[in-house]
Amino acid sequence: MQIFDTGDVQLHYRVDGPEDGAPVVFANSLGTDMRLWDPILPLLAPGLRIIRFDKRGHGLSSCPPAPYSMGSLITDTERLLDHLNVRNCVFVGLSIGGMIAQGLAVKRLDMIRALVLSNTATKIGTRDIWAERIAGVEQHGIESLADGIMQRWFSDDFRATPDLALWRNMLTRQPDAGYAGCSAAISHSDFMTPTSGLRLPALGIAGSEDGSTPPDLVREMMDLIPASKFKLIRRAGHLPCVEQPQEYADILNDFLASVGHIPKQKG
Ligand SMILES: O=C(O)CC1=CCC(=O)O1
Repeated sequence: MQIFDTGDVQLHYRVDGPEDGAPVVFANSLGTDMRLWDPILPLLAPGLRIIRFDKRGHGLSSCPPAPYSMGSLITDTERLLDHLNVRNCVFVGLSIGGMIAQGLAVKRLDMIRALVLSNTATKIGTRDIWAERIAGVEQHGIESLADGIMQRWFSDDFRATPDLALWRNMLTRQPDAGYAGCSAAISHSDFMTPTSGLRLPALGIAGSEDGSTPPDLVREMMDLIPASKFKLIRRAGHLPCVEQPQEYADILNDFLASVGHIPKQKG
């Protein structure tokens, strides 16, 4: 566990793996912290330099008052990766993390060799949806939104398991201001035009039961990037790295091999 002061916020981050390993950066979703990636990390190819962080207002990072702009979330990430001398990484972003990924790739292509855009879109939701969520969290707290969020995050089958409590607790322990702040950033973001200019290897991942960024929305975004790939994970909602970790990791390992980040997989 380490902390980096960007000048605006203190970001909690963690680096695993050898310092000279091929860098893979993970950016997680609204209402989750970096532990989102715990289920898949042991299943990834060995030797990678894995970088994770809690965006502002989440996890152990500091929590400035809401609202936040998408630009500030992108700049936070850029400063952290500059601090860690990251170049040519594969950047894996899920949901709002995927929006940060799109923005960072437009701004700093030198940092990013390839993109994985998981359960995300060029635009997520509408201004009205986000205004309602921000009002809900500001007036009644994140707990008041939690049941609806669990329905979008997870399939019916997963919601019937005891593990649901872990992820619900993760959500409800995020600061209200952090949730509202990032919701405002999403509300004002539309990456349609910048993302259509991206030219780099890219993979889209969708969950068949995703109530927030359904597969067609993810596919639509990937169609903007020539020669991109798309994978659909069945029996999973918005967080397929939690529900189907082996399949998610297999897809990532194949993609890492296809861009030369790890040796080609056998078989
Ligand atoms: O709808 C949700 O709660 C899921 C979500 C939307 C943006 C994000 O990062 O997560």
